[in-house]
Amino acid sequence: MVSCRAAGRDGGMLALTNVQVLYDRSIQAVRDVSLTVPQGKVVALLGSNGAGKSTILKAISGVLGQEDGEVIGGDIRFEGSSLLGAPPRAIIERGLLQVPEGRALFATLTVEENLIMGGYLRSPAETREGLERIYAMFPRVKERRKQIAGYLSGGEQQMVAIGRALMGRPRLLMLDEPSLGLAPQIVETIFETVLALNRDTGLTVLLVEQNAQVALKAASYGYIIENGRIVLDGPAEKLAANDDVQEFYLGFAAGERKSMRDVKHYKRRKRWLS
Ligand SMILES: Nc1ncnc2c1ncn2[C@@H]1O[C@H](COP(=O)(O)OP(=O)(O)OP(=O)(O)O)[C@@H](O)[C@H]1O
Repeated sequence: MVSCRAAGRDGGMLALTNVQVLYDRSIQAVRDVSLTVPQGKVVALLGSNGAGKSTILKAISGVLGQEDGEVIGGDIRFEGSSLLGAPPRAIIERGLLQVPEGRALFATLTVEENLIMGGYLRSPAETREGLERIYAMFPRVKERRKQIAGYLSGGEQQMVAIGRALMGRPRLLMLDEPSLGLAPQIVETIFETVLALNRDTGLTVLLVEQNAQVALKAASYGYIIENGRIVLDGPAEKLAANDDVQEFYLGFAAGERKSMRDVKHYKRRKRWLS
């Protein structure tokens, strides 16, 4: 049975409990979000445009202040201690790294310079070892290493953005819509690499996606967010088999795409009327 669950009960490497976020002291983007990312797992956070996914990642990374946003309720704990109030650098040092939506590469720097920026907290020897690791993982990035990042294709830029985060040796990697605007084959390559890392090194992943199809294949557990609230969560295969998820996130049914909330109201209305 797929259900909404108060997260954090089983600890988890990362645990959000009843998190609320406000922008500009007036816009409530996240209303009440609890979720858990257990160590060594891939967890998906799914939702449509404006649901609050990126805001949650920014809250975890401690960068909301740059956009006049703040966590006004709840807690975000990594390995048992709160991240609230910690500066972004301290959060990176603890091993939480984010690949932002849109990749955010330094467009005028070369691919290799971008990667080196990701290892800025590392020693020169670690940086050299990191570059070799990333090049082995993404041979295409190696081929392009001397090119200006801004001229790469979207897929290559996504690989560089992931590589740059990996240079920081994350223990938990947060990916914000890695499939956005990319051809299915490139998406597959990127997801295969991330899953291989998870399998081979135990890297924990929080994957934010609109593309439920690929995300639910990659993740072991998923959460669906709408209007700043988790409306459904469960094991990925159960979510993928759920009628409402199939209808509204996997596009298996005809008709106008509404929201999970509409589905529930519609079903309730049907029950009342029957
Ligand atoms: N810097 C900001 N200032 C004010 N409101 C914001 C800001 N960033 C996001 N919002 C609002 O917060 C809500 C959640 O936005 P968020 O970017 O977290 O959604 P999302 O699920 O990541 O969407 P998308 O998939 O389109 O990136 C939206 O209503 C958005 O307009």
